[in-house]
Amino acid sequence: MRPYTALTIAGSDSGGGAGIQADLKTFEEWKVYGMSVLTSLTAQNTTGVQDVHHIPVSFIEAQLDSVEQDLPIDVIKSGMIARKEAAEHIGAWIAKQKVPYVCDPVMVSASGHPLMEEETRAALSEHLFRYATVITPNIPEAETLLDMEIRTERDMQEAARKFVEELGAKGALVKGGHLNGEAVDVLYDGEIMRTYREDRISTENTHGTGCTYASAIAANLAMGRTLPVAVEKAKDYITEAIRHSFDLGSGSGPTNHWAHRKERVK
Ligand SMILES: Nc1ncnc2c1ncn2[C@@H]1O[C@H](COP(=O)(O)OP(=O)(O)OP(=O)(O)O)[C@@H](O)[C@H]1O
Ligand SMILES: Cc1ncc(CO)c(N)n1
Repeated sequence: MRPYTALTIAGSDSGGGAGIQADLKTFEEWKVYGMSVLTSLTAQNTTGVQDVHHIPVSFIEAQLDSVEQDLPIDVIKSGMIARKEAAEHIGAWIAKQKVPYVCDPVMVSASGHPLMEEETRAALSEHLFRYATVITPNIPEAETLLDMEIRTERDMQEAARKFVEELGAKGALVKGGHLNGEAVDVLYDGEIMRTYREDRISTENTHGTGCTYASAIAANLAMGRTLPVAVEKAKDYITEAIRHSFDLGSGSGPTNHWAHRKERVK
């Protein structure tokens, strides 16, 4: 018997709350075997990003080849891809893989540090979105990518539709963590518009929510669940992870990846 597997292509967060660390912790909670290809290393903690080192494209490719040549991949998830050349090469590699792909277009850390160079924005649309089963922008990312203002749920729906109809993604989940009121996300899969709604939890500890949510969606797709069901399960998971998030560090603390477990110990 082999386990379901997931590959994350993302950056490292030395503080352990976001990036590749959040992805692998999430895969583990869903009992999906996690693999990782690193794009950038960040010197980061709960207060911010202190330094960034980008991995050369040739070494990103070497990691992709190592995984591809030896291991089965049931789903791909991508996060921080800072540079245009990296986006081009990763896109060309993903095009050859015939598995679901979750693309989280990481642009800025929760602490406000840019994690993507400006010229990479167009490369994401051109080289990655078209292969994505779903892309998962938050509201500021959706506003930047589509050059539109998003203030209401109706705006979120319009944005999700544009990602699919104009930028070629198969599905788009626009996340409403940055709006006031309830925590509402909108999913458009090219046919049906769905809304996922939870009460907002009062906490500053939301470091890594986006990475964790996208990875939980990927883990559920790896198991063969449909996109709407994968998002429903992942939304429950991220809500519990935020509800029981950790007061670690002096900035925005990390989510609790094991909060969904019955025997939860904090
Ligand atoms: N305070 C909160 N209470 C409940 N749910 C929340 C809260 N903040 C965010 N969420 C939910 O968490 C998920 C991640 O959304 P968010 O918009 O925060 O992602 P993000 O901005 O990409 O995350 P990151 O901070 O890692 O960049 C969404 O389902 C969103 O609705
Ligand atoms: C490495 C990395 N990826 C993604 C995010 C977004 O939360 C972050 N803060 N750091």
